[in-house]
Amino acid sequence: MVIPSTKTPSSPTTSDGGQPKLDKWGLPVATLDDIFPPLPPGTELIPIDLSKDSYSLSEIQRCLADHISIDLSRFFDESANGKIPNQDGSTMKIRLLHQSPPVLAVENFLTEAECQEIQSQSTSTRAHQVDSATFRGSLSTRTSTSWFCHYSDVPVLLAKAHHLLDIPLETMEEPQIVRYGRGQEFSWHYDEVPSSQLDNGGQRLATLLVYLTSVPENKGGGTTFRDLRQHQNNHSSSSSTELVMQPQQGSALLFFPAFADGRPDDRTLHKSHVMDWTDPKWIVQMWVHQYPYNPVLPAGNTHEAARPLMEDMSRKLGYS
Ligand SMILES: O=C(O)CCC(=O)C(=O)O
Ligand SMILES: [Fe+2]
Repeated sequence: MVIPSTKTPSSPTTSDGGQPKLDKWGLPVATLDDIFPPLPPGTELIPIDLSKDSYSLSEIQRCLADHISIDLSRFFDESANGKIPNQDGSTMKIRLLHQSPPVLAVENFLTEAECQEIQSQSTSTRAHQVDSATFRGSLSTRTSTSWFCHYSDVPVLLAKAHHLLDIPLETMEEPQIVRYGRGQEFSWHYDEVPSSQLDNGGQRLATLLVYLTSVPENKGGGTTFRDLRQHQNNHSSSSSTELVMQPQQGSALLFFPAFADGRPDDRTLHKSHVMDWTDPKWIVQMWVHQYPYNPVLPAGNTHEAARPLMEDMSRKLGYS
């Protein structure tokens, strides 16, 4: 499959084909289409098949082939249900949200107690708070608050990420907790690392985002993919909209900002919708890199300090 990169500079025009807007020096102002160009015609985009109730594990596994080589059957049965129950008796379930590029949801990835425990790390003096950080600060707007955590403070996240993805601890980026209050958002962006920063761990291959709280439908806060579609079947008609994952406490969203060889996959342009709800949206995120990654924040954060805690947690959860 050939997915051409779409990031070729173009001359700024309005998306409706009208005259470009000019800045105070009379120069054209870049538009969203210039910064995040539309995908070239013919780009492969395969939504899920509405006529199917669910996808089997083998089918899900096939969709992942260009991105990550994992054997999901270690811990999931052919119906994509987790083989090992969570501590509260619930079981994980993998649901395919989009075939190509693959986007997956894992229901019951964390229990309510695990979500609360991770969220509480934001109040720890060990976490490093950053307001509105983004790799592409000038292009995207982020109005949330993030906390970079010591790996050793979130062993359950590490154990479960390892359980699901079977990736080395060293390739995991610092776990980041994010809080969005009412009116806050993270506008369109790619999760890929800019080429100037690839010397630390190479490209980000996978985004694992776990919702620590729920946000009701139609109250914003959903993670939305510009170019991916989801279909709705109402009684007589069917329609399609942008693919949105509405935050559901304990559910994980898994997608792939780059192919296994490190080439960015521009089809995964996404955003966090503006929040229109009184209770904040909380998530925890972790990115998987191509190569071992050296943590930057908080000072003194190491994978090694977390390894025995992750292994203990894996035993406690019945994974090893
Ligand atoms: O909060 C979300 O739903 C998305 C967050 C995100 O895309 C990011 O932090 O890179
Ligand atoms: Fe993102």
